[in-house]
Amino acid sequence: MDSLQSLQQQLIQQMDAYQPCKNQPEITALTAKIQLEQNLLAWLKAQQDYPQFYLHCRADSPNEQENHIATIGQVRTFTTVNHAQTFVRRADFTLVGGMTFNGECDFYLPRLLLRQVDGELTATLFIDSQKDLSVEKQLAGKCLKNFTKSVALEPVVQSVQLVEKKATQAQWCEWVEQALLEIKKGSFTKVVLANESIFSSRQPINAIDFLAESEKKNTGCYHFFFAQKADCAFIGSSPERLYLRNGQDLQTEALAGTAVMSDDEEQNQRQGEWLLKDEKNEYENMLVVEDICGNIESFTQNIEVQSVELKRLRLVQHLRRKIFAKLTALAADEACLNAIHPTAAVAGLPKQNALRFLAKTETFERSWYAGTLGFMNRARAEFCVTLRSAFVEQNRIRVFAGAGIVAGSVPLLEWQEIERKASGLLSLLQNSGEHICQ
Ligand SMILES: C=C(O[C@H]1C=CC=C(C(=O)O)[C@@H]1O)C(=O)O
Ligand SMILES: [Mg+2]
Repeated sequence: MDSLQSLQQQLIQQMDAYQPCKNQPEITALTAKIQLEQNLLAWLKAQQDYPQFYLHCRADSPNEQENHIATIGQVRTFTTVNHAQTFVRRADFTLVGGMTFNGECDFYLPRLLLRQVDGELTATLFIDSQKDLSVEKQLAGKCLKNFTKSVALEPVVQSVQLVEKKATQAQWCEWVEQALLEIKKGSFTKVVLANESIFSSRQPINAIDFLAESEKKNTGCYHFFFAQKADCAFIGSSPERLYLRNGQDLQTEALAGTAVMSDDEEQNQRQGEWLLKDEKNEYENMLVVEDICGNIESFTQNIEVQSVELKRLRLVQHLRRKIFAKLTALAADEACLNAIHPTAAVAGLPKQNALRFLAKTETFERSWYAGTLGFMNRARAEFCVTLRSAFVEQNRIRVFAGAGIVAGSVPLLEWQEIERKASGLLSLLQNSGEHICQ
């Protein structure tokens, strides 16, 4: 019978039989495959090695395959996209990781990578042939120790109390007024301001259970989990694709402009129709189109911007324009990541002026919020924009949300927008209503 045990055995056999030969490639990949539908979050919950990474890619249509990856451990790390891409071109293995909002890179070749596609589970164990073989085998063996284990995912029952919002409603309104003043002066046409809200809970919150809950409720999203160590995880469920590269085919998108979604289908329809016609939201979205197209122009051909559509989520709906292009022969992920991230859906336009304004206005570090996480190999790369995200740090959770400010933005409405975006995650926890301090 196909099971995690048989997959583990296949990997152990390959590892035992492995002997480096002459002209050994720098990395050896041991791979085994079985027919098994395994929940990778439940598997990850039982693993002890770090870093841990999980990505459940967004499927846009029923004929697109659901694609989940989970990784543990680390064999090689890359702190620039250039180094990551050079490695992928040379060795053709899958790197995971991404870039923070400010562009700090953290890409790596994991020790163990699990991929679940369409009922098939593939495990790949990486051995660094340039390092001491017995040490490598020992490290690989350690990663395989809990391989057959998984821990049941449980509902998150903790209630949380608000500790602090980095901008109170009044401060937020001031930030937006300042942004509108800069827009009037011509410093930029758009800036995406954000807020960080800190909550505490009596018992530690299990970040994997929390993400599993979000995966169930916040459908139509990318779901991600990234933890360097046991007591701090970055998680989220984001509707936004940074880009997908299939060979030389590039798919990206402008996702910006927001209205309310609720349980009332008639209201959702009305909100959707309003959103499609609203000038401010249309402008907010078109500036992202302008930004992305301008940034990819020099290394792509045949840029095609699709007509506007609605991307419906559980609590909000957005305007979206998908963008397709063909990469010129040489261009790959280094060009895409550096040119596209951060888009005007999370930073602003012109980018540098907007970034300067954010650096002097926001009173918190965005870190991985509004950054990008994903994977890349020679054939394919996929990255999401890490929105609707939070750091889960035992008894503390820090949630982030932002909104695009353009001419016509109303501070209080933008406040309602960010609060609603943050509630995509927060509504999964019970709010005790207690407010510790502010
Ligand atoms: C910056 C965020 O959302 C972006 C993505 C979609 C809609 C947006 C908006 O309408 O403002 C934002 O540009 C966030 O969720 O933190
Ligand atoms: Mg908006």
